[in-house]
Amino acid sequence: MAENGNGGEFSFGNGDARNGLTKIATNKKDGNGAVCHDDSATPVKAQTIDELHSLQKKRSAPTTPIKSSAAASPGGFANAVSEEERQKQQLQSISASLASLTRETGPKVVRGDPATARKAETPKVAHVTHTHPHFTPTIAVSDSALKFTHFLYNLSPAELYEQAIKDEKGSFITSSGALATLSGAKTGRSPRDKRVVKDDTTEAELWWGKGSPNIEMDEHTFLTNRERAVDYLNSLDKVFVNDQYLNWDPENRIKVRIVSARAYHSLFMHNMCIRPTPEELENFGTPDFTIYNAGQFPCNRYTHYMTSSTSVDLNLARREMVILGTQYAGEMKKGLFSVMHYLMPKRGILSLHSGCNMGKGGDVALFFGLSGTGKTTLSTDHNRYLIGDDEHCWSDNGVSNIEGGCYAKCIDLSREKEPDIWNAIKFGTVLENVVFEEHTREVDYTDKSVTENTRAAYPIEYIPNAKIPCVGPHPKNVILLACDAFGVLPPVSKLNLAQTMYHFISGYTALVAGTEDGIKEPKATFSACFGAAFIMLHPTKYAAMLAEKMKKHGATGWLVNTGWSGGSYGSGSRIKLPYTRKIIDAIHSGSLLNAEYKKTEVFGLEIPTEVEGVPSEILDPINTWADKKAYKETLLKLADLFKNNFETFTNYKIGKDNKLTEEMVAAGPIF
Ligand SMILES: Nc1ncnc2c1ncn2[C@@H]1O[C@H](COP(=O)(O)OP(=O)(O)O)[C@@H](O)[C@H]1O
Ligand SMILES: C=C(OP(=O)(O)O)C(=O)O
Ligand SMILES: [Ca+2]
Ligand SMILES: [Mn+2]
Repeated sequence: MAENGNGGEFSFGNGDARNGLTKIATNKKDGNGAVCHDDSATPVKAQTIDELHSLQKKRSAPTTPIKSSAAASPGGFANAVSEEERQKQQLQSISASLASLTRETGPKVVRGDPATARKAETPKVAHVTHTHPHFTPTIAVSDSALKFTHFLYNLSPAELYEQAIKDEKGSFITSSGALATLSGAKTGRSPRDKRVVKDDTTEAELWWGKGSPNIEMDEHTFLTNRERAVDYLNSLDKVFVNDQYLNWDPENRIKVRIVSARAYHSLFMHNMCIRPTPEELENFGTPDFTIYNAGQFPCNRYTHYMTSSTSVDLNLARREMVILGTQYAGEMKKGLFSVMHYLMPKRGILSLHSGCNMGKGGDVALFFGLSGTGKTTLSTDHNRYLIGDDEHCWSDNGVSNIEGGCYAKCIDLSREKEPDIWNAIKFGTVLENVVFEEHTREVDYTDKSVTENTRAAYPIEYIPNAKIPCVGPHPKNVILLACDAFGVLPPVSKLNLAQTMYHFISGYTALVAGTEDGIKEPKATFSACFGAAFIMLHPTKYAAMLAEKMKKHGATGWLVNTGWSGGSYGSGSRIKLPYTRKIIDAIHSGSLLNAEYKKTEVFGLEIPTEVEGVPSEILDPINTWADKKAYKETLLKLADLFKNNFETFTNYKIGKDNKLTEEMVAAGPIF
């Protein structure tokens, strides 16, 4: 024990402090300047603590000048409205979103946080009465009509952090400044719980039946779930409302509103959708599409069509989506993606489940692939401009990102291999379901305790070479990514158009654990258009559009295996990311287009004999397998899976005649 000469006790150095505090010398106001300099500031102009606090926050002025009358504006803004009128319209719009369809009156909606509402002020209240043709309200008054629901409108990331940390268990700030959150019991999407309203229009237009992601529900059941979600949201003290955009193509921009119960969901969508400027927000008006996210609340299993307590319901006629019983935030972004897969093809625009980037010379590449195949990882490339990581449109003007952010898998994330994603995990980023050290809040990206499907959602501008606005010219390369757990597909093959279509419609991968509920091990999957969970029309509709666009703009198709080499999952190992990056580099540079090729057995794929920076022996998978017989058997097994899967598509014709269909069937494995 250290001795300090005072019997082991601590003291203030001189004895007289033992019985009291040391004296602090204050300078007398009327003194003769005993201090050498004066660093005192003028005292705060506040009489009370509340006044002091009110000094801390300033309100920024409206970004566009308020025009009280059309005459007052020399520019002739005939429909300019006053700030007060705008606020009123906005309140009414949100009130209409939250109104019950059955009761004559719903709760009063009020802007702002109930916890900080100034009591003296009478809140501006909107109280919408709503009557729906299907229902005649029997009770005119209900307790819910007497209640206030506060809404927090397009809060900033800082405000959302505070809300999450205050109210949502499992919200923490990590050492790099990200907001760590928990998505609850569900840590992946629930495709079996997705329902789409079947009415006369959608019955005729959408893809139904075997292989389709669209499981039907009727309008009445949708309204039952909608009412359940709205009632739940209105039962809360406060809800979050986000008004944002989808699609960077200004001609095809969609206005979306997301009503949710959690700050986590609001921040996620803030990051993932396109963020309006303050000016755009002031003139937002009525949304084109609304999501009601009541994910903490289950659906009622006595409701028709419900097979679990989770339900994700899409009603295209009402332009609404309802989420019950899952808090996985990915449902919202992918739900809106489904909507785009319906709306865009109607306008002759192809919606794509792909990443997209552009070289310094303007060459654009698309990266198709199912979850976990590398769209986000490979489109985020330090040498190229990032247009987007997951959802795009290809129109006559070129490509555009649908989203305003990226959603990266973080399992085993490393600073060395993926520096841009690593650095994007900072203040503002939502980190889902990761594990961190209790004291330092240092994230352990290898930890799968909560789930394999750990995720980071960040605004696209967090990637240093993001291309803003996120649009580009027509693609030059179309890269199909497959994570082949069987380890028999070559690391890279050049495809002709028929092969590109064959593999696009097949949409093969080994689904990597976790993103879809209930999958724990990689397993071979076929998902049409590399995203069957999100398409709304028959796969051949999208395939025909892709073929037409690729032909017209002279794009080359490639199949890249980002999965196993040297054996199947369990005995081989995943192709090293640096090798895949070298292969992608050679595609971008054009050097692979002119390489020497040979054709593989069974799948008939053209494979290069050399790629710069990649050991040549791995380019033909047979070389990497010690057991050649096992290789051949596995190859035939996979070919058989492809063949069985494709049978349902052989009867559909692509485009005007049967030519491409015939070529396409012939482009599959032959054995
Ligand atoms: N050879 C490889 N190519 C691409 N990704 C790889 C490779 N090897 C490992 N990975 C990992 O696989 C995951 C791919 O996920 P991600 O890019 O988010 O897929 P997607 O965006 O298609 O869902 C990342 O965690 C990445 O680090
Ligand atoms: C968010 C998802 O997309 P991805 O894994 O393709 O990034 C998902 O499929 O749930
Ligand atoms: Ca995806
Ligand atoms: Mn992704």
